[in-house]
This record gives sequence, structure tokens and C-alpha cells, in this order.
Amino acid sequence: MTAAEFALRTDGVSKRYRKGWALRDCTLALPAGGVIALVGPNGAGKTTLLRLAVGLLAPSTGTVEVLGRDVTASTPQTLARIGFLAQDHPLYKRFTVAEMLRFGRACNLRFDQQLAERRLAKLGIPLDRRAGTLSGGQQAQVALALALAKRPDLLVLDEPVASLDPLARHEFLQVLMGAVAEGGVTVLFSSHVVHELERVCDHLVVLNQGRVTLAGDLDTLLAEHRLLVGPRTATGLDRAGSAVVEAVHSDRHTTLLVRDGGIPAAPGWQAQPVALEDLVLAYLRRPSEQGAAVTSGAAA
Ligand SMILES: Nc1ncnc2c1ncn2[C@@H]1O[C@H](COP(=O)(O)OP(=O)(O)OP(=O)(O)O)[C@@H](O)[C@H]1O
Repeated sequence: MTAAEFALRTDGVSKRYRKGWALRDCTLALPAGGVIALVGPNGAGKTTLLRLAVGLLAPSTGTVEVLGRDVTASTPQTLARIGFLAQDHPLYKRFTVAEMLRFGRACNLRFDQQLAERRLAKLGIPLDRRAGTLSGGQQAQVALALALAKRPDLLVLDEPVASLDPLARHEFLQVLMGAVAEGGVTVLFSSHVVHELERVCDHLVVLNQGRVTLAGDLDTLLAEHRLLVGPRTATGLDRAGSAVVEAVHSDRHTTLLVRDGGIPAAPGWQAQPVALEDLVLAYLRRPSEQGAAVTSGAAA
């Protein structure tokens, strides 16, 4: 892949705030096109990584490249290609939706007002309502319509669905996927709602305590891992070594989550595919001394 084919590349990126490190040695190469989910618990460093990606923060060490260019040397033209929706969908609450659209047009070089109006009409959101009187889900949709009308090549969203109920979350993700299917935009969003990601995202990055612990094409990551269930034992663990991501023991059974190339299923053991949520949780539970990043495909 050429540099321009990557939506985001970070090389050895660390970020230190006054009280300590928020990110340590993050190296990622995320391809353009599709949806990339950034997952991790509270305080993992997701917002910090997203703010670095859109040039709102500078790294303490390392480099950040967005759409093939060093983001710290961004020009207004480069920044026009990046959309950012911060946590809690900030809108001017006293503005009507129409006024928000006018404001968006005044601030952005290639703002597509008709596109925004079409999206909002489809969702039944009236243009004459003040933003502050809309429901949380409607406010999120207005913020998304504004961000998409900017026609960004990379749209970065920080926890866009965290405060939405399941129905609003579903509608929001539908609109997002529709925009990606129409072509042209790469979406990078953070979330701690893991179970819906399988339906939505193409690439996954798991961040824990400021470090990337898993990154890659989602289908490849799922194919590279499996669960082995067998009689309670520790023997398999000795043979499997670092291929075992996690071992869980009940009174009678041992369940191993293993990476490709790990132990073949021994007699009496059953191999099963792993669900995305279980995969993510296993990597989040790994002790940090075992935390070297596992990467797959382009998300090196
Ligand atoms: N402006 C700041 N000044 C000092 N420390 C900060 C600042 N912003 C974040 N941090 C710290 O950096 C670490 C990572 O925070 P960050 O907000 O990036 O995590 P997060 O994964 O987005 O968390 P959450 O899911 O709770 O939003 C945390 O320990 C946090 O306290």
C-alpha cells in the first residue's frame, strides 16, 4: 500500500500529559475505506489517539500521518478533508437546525447543505427546531449530518453512540454505514459497546492502558483465533506457550483462547470459533507484561 492508501498511520506514538502517559508506543497502519473501530475501557487513551489523529494534539514522541500527510504540518486544505465529531455531539443548543446548517456552510469549504437536508428529512428532523429541544438521538443525527456534509475523506467520531438507546444507536450506525457504502469516506470511531461492532466495522483496534494490544482486519482476526474446550488441564498450556491468549478453568473444563499456529485440538478437545466480544475482552484482561500488540493485515 502507498502512504495515501492509509487513512491513519502512527509510528511509535506516545503522549504524555502532566500526570503521566496516556499513550505508549502506538504503531498502527489503518487502511483507507471502510469503518475502523477503536475499542478500550475508560481511560485507555481512545480520545487522546483520536485527537492526535485530527491534529488537535501533538504527540510527545513518534509521528502521526493522516491520508498520507504528517498531521502536525496540516494545511487548511488537509484539515478540510478530516471531519471530527467530539464526544457528546456538541451543537449550539439555542440554534435551530437550519441555523446549524448555515453555520456549517460558513465554516467549511466544501459543505454540502443539500446532502445534510436530505439526510435530516429522511429522519424526520425538522429544520426549524432548536437543537437543544431535540432528543439525544436526534441531536446525534444532526451532528452526524453536519459532519458528513463536510464531505470528509476521514471522519473521526469519539464515542458517538455511548449515550444513545439501542434503537437510536442502530439508526445512527445505519446512517454511518450508508455513508461509507456511498463511497469515499473512511470512518474511525471509538466505542466501548463491543457487541454491535461485528455488524458495522471492517477493522478493529483494541487499546488498553495506553497501548495497542490487538489490531487488524476484523474477519482475519476472528479467523486467526479460536476457542479450545477440553478437560481441565494445564498440560496444553505448556505446549501452547505464547499462542494462548487466555486460559479459563472451571471445575471440569479448561477453555483456551488461542491464536493461529497455537496447539492443534488434542483428542477430547473441541475447537470453536470465537465471538468478537469474547476476543476483545480476552485481550483487555491480559496482564500488561503479556501485552505486546497482536496485529494482522494492514493494521500493522
Ligand atoms: N487533558 C488531559 N490532561 C491530563 N490527563 C489527561 C487529559 N486527557 C486525558 N488524560 C488522561 O489520559 C488517560 C487517557 O485518557 P483518554 O480520555 O484518552 O481515555 P479514553 O479511552 O478516551 O477514556 P474514556 O472512555 O473514559 O473517554 C487517562 O488517564 C486520562 O485521565
